[in-house]
Amino acid sequence: MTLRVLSSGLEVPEVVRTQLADDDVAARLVGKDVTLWGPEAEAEASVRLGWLDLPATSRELLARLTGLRAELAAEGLDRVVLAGIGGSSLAAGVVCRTAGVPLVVLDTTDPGQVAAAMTDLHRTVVVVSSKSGGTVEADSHRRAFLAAFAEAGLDDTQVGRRFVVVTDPGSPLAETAAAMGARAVFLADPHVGGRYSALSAFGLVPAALAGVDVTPLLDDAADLAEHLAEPGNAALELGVAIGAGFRTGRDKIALVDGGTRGDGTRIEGFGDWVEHLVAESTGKQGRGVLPVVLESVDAPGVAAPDALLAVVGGGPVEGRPSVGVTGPLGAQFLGWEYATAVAGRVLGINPFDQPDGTGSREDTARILDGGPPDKRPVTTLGAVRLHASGGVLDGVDLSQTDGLTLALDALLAAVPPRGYLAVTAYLDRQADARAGELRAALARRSRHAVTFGWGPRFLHSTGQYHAGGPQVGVHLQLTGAVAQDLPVPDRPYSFGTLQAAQAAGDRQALADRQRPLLHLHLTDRSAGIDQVLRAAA
Ligand SMILES: O=P(O)(O)OC[C@H]1O[C@H](O)[C@H](O)[C@@H](O)[C@@H]1O
Repeated sequence: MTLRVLSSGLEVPEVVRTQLADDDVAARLVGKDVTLWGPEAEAEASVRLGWLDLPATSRELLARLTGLRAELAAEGLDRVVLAGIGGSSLAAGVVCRTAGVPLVVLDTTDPGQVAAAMTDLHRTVVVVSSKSGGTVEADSHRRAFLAAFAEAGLDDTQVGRRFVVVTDPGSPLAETAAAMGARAVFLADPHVGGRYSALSAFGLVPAALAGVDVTPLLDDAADLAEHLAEPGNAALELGVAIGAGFRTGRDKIALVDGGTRGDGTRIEGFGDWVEHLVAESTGKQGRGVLPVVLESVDAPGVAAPDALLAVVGGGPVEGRPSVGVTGPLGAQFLGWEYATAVAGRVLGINPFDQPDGTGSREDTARILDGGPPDKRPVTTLGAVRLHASGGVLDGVDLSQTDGLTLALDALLAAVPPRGYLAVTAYLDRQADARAGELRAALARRSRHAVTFGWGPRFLHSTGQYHAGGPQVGVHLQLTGAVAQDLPVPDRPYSFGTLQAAQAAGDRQALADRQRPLLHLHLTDRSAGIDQVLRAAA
């Protein structure tokens, strides 16, 4: 079985298809023609098309991975923690969830969630995964685990052997790995960008060490790769659908999981991976396709007039502009990467750079150095402290008993036509999971797209679109009190201060771009989440 793309009710301007065919885009993409995205993208494209070769080149990893997995098993190391964020952990997370194999993905700075991952150390191996080798989240996790292993009584050599590193050649992490005596270092192809790296060492190493047989991923991707030069191939059709949606006013892609558990069609968590790929690849120069990950085919927002509905692992929905994408996971990864590159051409953007993603990180660094800005709350309602910028709460009487509902409605009212509300939560994805229910609750109150992202992960994903996409976003940020903080060893900050600085840096970046923002700080997380969910219901 390979990738199949069926569509329903889609308006495809003839020009989109004829231009792609006339320009021979399918064959030129497979031939790595770096001119496909215009002269300004050429330099980047010339070092970013290696993902097309991965179904073949990644095979050389397989024997080494089998050996390493056996070696770890023989030492009783059967619990894998993956410290990496964005493109360095999303794919492995999907592979493991789909296969039902446990993998602890650590892509947060929430002190509670990090602490909860630092258990069962006697059987834990940590995969530190970072393409640049300089990302603060992965580096902080590495430091925390180093200290924890040492505290558990392991000597330096034993500690080093609890780490496996995936990074690009010559990165600072490659050097650190050598210095700390990491058990294994996998150097990835530097001609593959993070969000196109699912079938590289980044996607495969953690999954294989956790116990997934990753060979079928490469087999299924290779089957699809054979057809990618053909006009009208399935992945090209997916790119056509995304590009046509954009050209016809559907500049959002509503992603739902349409597979059925147990029959092999269900791919768990794929929306989060596609979200990263599509948002960072297309959201720039004031345009882009906004991915909206939905809970189900019946979720609020599924019928939005400005969204193309994409059902992964199921058919399109009759009577609704939609596309159904079926096929095994390996083919899905490669197919969506190819489709995104094609959509980039239709949109007229460079799908391989992320020019705006660093703004909030620079603000974070400044805040870590100089301390957080002292902003007084507008008011405090129960366990929720309200802060606002961009005029969101002007003229709203918050002294009413339903003040929080009024504040949320004022925020929703600020969403412009064809705009969106982005809900982001710098909380513990496990312990505070209920915050995720806010997306559907708020989408029920709005005609507009509502997205949800966990901070800081989304900063490495939809953050690029928020900053570089069209000026139509309105933001709701949640932060929470830290019950028990955790130090980042040998750093002047803790996970709690890092998390708070990331949230503040994000607010600063949004304020700099005049994006309306409501910030709710939960002085008691559990009570605060209840209160916000009640207000949104
Ligand atoms: O793999 P790393 O270098 O640690 O990068 C992790 C993430 O960082 C940045 O935010 C990029 O925009 C992402 O595409 C990338 O996946």
